[in-house]
Amino acid sequence: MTDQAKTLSALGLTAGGGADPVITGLSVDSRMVKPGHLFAALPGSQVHGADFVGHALRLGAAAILTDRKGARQAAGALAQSGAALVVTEDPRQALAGAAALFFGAQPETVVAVTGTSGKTSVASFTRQIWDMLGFSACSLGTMGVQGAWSAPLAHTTPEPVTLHRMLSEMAAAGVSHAAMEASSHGLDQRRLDGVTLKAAAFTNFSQDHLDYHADFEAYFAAKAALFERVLPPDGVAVINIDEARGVQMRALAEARGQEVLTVGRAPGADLRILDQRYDATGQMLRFAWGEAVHLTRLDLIGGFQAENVLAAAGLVIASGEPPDQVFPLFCGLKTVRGRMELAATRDNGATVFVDYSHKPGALASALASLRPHVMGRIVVVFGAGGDRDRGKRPLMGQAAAQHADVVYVTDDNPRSEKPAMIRAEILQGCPSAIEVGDRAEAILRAVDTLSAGDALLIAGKGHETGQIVGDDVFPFDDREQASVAVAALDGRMT
Ligand SMILES: CC(=O)N[C@H]1[C@@H](OP(=O)(O)OP(=O)(O)OC[C@H]2O[C@@H](n3ccc(=O)[nH]c3=O)[C@H](O)[C@@H]2O)O[C@H](CO)[C@@H](O)[C@@H]1O[C@H](C)C(=O)N[C@@H](C)C(=O)N[C@H](CCC(=O)O)C(=O)O
Repeated sequence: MTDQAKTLSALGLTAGGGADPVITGLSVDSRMVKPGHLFAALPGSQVHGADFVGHALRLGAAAILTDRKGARQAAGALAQSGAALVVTEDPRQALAGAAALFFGAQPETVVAVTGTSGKTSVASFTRQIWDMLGFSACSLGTMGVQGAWSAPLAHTTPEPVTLHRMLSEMAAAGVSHAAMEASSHGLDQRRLDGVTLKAAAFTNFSQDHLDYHADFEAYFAAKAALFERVLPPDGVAVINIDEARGVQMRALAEARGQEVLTVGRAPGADLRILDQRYDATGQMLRFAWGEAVHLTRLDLIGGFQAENVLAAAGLVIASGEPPDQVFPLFCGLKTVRGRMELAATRDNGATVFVDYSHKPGALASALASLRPHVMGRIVVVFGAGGDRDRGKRPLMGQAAAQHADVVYVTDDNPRSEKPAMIRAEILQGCPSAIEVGDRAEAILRAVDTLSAGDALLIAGKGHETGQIVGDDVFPFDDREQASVAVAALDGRMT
């Protein structure tokens, strides 16, 4: 038996016929199965994992976990095998529980955040505050695992086997605190069901992912599962109550018996935004905690970031930290890499930001969020990827024309398409834009136009560091290009 090997029953699973083999690992993909593994044959969107039971058995699977349909489908393959068969109504939930027991450890404090937008920022701010308080902390989500322990992630919310392996490795490395993004896909597929949460946050709710969820209600129900199913009744729910959906979520949390900490602009919120004053690189935030009023600096662009900061503070307070130690740390918070990130400042004070927005709505809101920070003009440089959704190109053009004062259309990962064709499609939405194919030159020219009080947004790549042309990936970092352009134009040494 390896260190981690456990019997099937120790994983909370009961096989037909009383079989109780030793399990040496867990797999949701037959191609990853090793001798002694439990293979979870899950119903998928394309196929049923039961189609691959024969494959898993040939690779040495000791047990199969599936639903009734899967068991019927795999009956032939299973007949001669001698492998244990666990049949359950919800194999995804059983897998989540088994993964938690198999890996057996997680950081002492784990919190999660859901909502249509803001998850990445809230998880990052929560991790940063813990970090400043001296804890060994991580965040998990779209940006991978970051902090005291790091690793790339293929999914925002990893499937349970990967998730619990990582949580146990973090715990072994001394990580005491972790903040996770809970995607609606992850919640719907019960990827988080085995995690013990101390607190969970809800940011906001708008239309998204209707390609996956049947309708708006199903999408909301997936998010609500964080409070209705994953967070235990003794956990703390941190809820932004500015929208009706937040009020609805608060009622669900209260019905579950959870303590609720509310945030937002709404009167009565426990952590309440009173006032924001914007400047070129951030904002002054006045907020109330009960009767006490606090004033703090945030080096963050966008009014919505104050909501994210308060949600993160709510999670940290819910994890047991004194509010008066948490609030003074707000001024040290940094934006997520490549999200409205200040990349350079010209000698005349004009600012250059880099943002990951690469869809019409995201580009529009990035530009709109910048507006209150800018006394002068907003200049934008952006493009659209090749071999991807063509319909968005003119819409991105329209968003830029509507929200920026000067628009440069350039290349952004043209892949196998002719870059000039992509630019032409974008230009349909912003006919008076300036077209400069070479992205570095577009950035240089845009930086050159900046006067005092202006701001430039370079949109599309964010934290990414490559330009994909054909099958080649050329190194390209918008942040670096911004610094180089500013240094060259202002005569600074690089
Ligand atoms: C739409 C979706 O969420 N799909 C997830 C689902 O896969 P599926 O239902 O499509 O799988 P399938 O292809 O029908 O196959 C069924 C089963 O057979 C297995 N299989 C398949 C082939 C094989 O040779 N052997 C084998 O065992 C598969 O591993 C799977 O378990 O179950 C799989 C195993 O749990 C997940 O890996 C997979 O995530 C896919 C890869 C995915 O891309 N998901 C995205 C949409 C996602 O989860 N995104 C959210 C973020 C969303 C956001 O906020 O933007 C995320 O948390 O990352």
